[in-house]
Amino acid sequence: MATASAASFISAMKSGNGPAFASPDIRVYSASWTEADGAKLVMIRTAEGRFIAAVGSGELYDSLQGETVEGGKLCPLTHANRLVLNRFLPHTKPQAFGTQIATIGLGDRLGIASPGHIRTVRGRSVRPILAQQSIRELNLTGRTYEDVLDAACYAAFQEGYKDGFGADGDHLKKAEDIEYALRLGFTMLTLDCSEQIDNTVGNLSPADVEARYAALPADVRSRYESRYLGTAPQVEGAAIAFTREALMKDVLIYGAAIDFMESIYRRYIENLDREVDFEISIDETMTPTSPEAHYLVANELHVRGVRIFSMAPRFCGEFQKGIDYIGDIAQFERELASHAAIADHFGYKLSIHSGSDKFSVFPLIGKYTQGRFHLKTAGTNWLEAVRVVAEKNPALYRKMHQFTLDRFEEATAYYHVTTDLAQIAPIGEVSDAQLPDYMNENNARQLLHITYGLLLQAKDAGGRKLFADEFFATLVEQEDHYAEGLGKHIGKHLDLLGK
Ligand SMILES: O=C(O)[C@@H](O)[C@H](O)[C@H](O)C(=O)CO
Repeated sequence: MATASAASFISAMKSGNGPAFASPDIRVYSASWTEADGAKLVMIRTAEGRFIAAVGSGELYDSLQGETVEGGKLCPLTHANRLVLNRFLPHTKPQAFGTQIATIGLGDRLGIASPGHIRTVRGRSVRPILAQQSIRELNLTGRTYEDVLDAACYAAFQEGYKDGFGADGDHLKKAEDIEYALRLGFTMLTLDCSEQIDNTVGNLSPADVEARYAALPADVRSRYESRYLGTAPQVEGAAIAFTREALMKDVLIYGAAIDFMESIYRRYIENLDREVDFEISIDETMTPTSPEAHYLVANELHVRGVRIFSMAPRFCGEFQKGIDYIGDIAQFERELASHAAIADHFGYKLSIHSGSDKFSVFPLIGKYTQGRFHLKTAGTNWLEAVRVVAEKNPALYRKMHQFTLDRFEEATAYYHVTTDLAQIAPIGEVSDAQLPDYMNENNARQLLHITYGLLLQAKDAGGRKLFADEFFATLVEQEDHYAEGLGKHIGKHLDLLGK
């Protein structure tokens, strides 16, 4: 039931030329003001939540579903209404970007981060992939890809963002998940090949490698040997040289994954009637991707006519969740130079997964990719929401913190981290004012980072959400503070990347 203020607002809309009406209990997102197809639309927030206030006539107005108020409509942010906006307002639909502009994946596990992400990237030479979630994240948060896309599209409308945003079906391994994301209009697909990469090869003896390789069909072996053992690959800026031993290992490690990439491309991408940015992910595996292995995968895809938008190698060292790079930065730089040169040689972008918080290597990534990269973040945006709770609702934070300590081991099944719980200050010894400092300490960051699903889904014996309802209420109440926090944090990422 619309409030009296909402009714007054809609009345004022009918006579005014913009969201002039002010009311203490209505928030007006003025940037959303839109006049199209005979209708005037603007997003508002009342005590009942966010709505699109609509007046006027025409197919757009008639198609929006909502409560009739003072001759206008108060339309909830439903999936159906989002599809109506998509039909009439192109800037509310996701798009593909191709390989020439830097993009940043801004995974939003809560469905409320995109307005802050838009305010962060607006005016920068980078485009946001606002709708980015992996199937793992959907399973852990209980959300759907419809939810993820709805949240991103409504954020573009709310912020009046017209520079374009993307939608990435992230870490997809199964045909049905690829079909699901494509059916919904996702504009980027990240194919996760980790299950086709054979990590056991690295532990084989030379004799066993030889035997496994010799067991491959003769035409396969001769094809690889003629392509990679004859003359050294000529890639400007990349130091690549195959030995027979390295080639045999890489063929055994990546051969099935390359065939998998090609099969998915043939089945789902090659004949699509629209542009989709196809990303290859070989990062979530124990085997670091050498420059030679990267070249092998890239060249095989090239020879087979598989066109990709980006590739995510498993860099040397560790790209763990929510914390800075761990490893030998000099070695990382040497190999990054080759990885970036290989990507440039084949005309796609280097993708940096678990890209959150890798501040020590961002300048190198910006330098060697010449500003054409795809950086993927997600958990760090969740941690900025947790930071808001620590700052504004300490009692809730304390309950969440203790819950994550009790359930941490369970969460390590989903993410590789080297968190040392003993290093985390006991919550009972930390004052309310100091609680946000947990978000600046690596072990606490990873504790809260990977337990997001357990926290958001936790219920008491009566089936009531233990934390989620109060968590979201706090974030809604502090929406601008959250957006500012994202602006600072993701802004630091982009500044160091030169964007
Ligand atoms: O948590 C996930 O499953 C995703 O956010 C995944 O980690 C993503 O591909 C990524 O690298 C975010 O930094």
